[in-house]
Amino acid sequence: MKCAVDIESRDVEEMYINIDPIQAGGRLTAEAMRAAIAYGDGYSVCDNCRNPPRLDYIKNPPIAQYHADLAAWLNMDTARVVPGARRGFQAVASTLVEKGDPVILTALAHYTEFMAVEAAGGIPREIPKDKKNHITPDAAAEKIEAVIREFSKTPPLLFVDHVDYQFGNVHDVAGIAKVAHQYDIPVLVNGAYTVGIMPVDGNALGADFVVGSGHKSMAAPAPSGVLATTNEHAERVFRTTQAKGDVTGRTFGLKEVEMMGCTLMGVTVVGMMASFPRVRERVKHWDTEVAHSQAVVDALLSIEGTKVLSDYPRQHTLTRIDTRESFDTVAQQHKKRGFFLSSDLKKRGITGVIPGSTRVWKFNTFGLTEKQIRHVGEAFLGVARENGLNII
Ligand SMILES: Cc1ncc(COP(=O)(O)O)c(C=O)c1O
Repeated sequence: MKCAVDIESRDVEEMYINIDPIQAGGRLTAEAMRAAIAYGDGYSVCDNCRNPPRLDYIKNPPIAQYHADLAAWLNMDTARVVPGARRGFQAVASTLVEKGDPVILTALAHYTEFMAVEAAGGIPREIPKDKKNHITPDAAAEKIEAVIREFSKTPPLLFVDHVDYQFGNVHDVAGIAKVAHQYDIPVLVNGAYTVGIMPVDGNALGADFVVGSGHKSMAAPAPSGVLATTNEHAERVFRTTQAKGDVTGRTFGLKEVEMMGCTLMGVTVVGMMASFPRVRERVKHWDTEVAHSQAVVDALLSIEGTKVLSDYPRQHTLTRIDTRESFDTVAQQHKKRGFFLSSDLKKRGITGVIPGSTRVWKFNTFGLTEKQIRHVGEAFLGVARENGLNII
């Protein structure tokens, strides 16, 4: 039975401290684990789907309330759960972008934003990053002007990542949104690395749309996410179907076109919901998370030759590090080559560093306890010492 799922081998959570850059905020809570078992059947949340027959109206389990809570929590007017942040991008782009329209995103945009633009027939144009790997309001203004000159029309949408996936830097979204709004360009804030791990106030950011990822940052099963918007845009993006069968005359009531009628069912939506109380609580402790991140970065920086490529001091738990002049010098001589680092870390109970990477790589300390943070810092130092690197 080649395709049997070996549950025992999925031991990452039990056995190791996981510092994988993309998994940290998505790890399930015990509540989500239990909910996933109870609601494993695909249509399990649909038992009480009555009138109107749509996911976001279901009262038991309290999916309707969850939608209202999500919108309030993000300080937006309305929200829908979606199958991943990318499907949120897609719903917005498919609504606002016409074929041939330029769409602004950034040099640090995630590839899924490009996919959403392309699917809608738009033409992506990137705001460049500055020397410090930031997207600035000035650069946004320059790019908007250039794009208007190039296309003789105003872009219908601008994407900006609240925190980017490459450096884990926090960008001046409010400043960028202010510029975009001067040109009447709606702004979609990609909160894949913020919604669910740090406080996000969509209104204060000037967001027209806030998109989050359940499996990346809301302790939820994949694929899940959230799309929140304002009253100004909700009617368009969450428009209901006008479709009619020409033979049968059937119509489809209140089903929302961009949501394909209904979005998350079963495990994904109840998993998100089950984790929500903890997620709502944990974002209040963001300062501690940042301090933890800083402690590990400082431990790494005390290994001679190591550089941090992300903002320093750290403002986020995702960090890009350059160890070409430290761990990689070991790798050149080591019999395991670049695999020595992940292998030595694993012996110390740490997983998530991509096997083979000793040059430029990323890690994420989100969700670790004080004790685990100390252990991770000491483990890096221990590996360095054992392999003859200097501690400064
Ligand atoms: C910055 C960023 N945006 C968007 C996405 C897409 O999120 P999702 O997998 O929820 O569609 C990811 C993750 O893959 C990401 O890192």
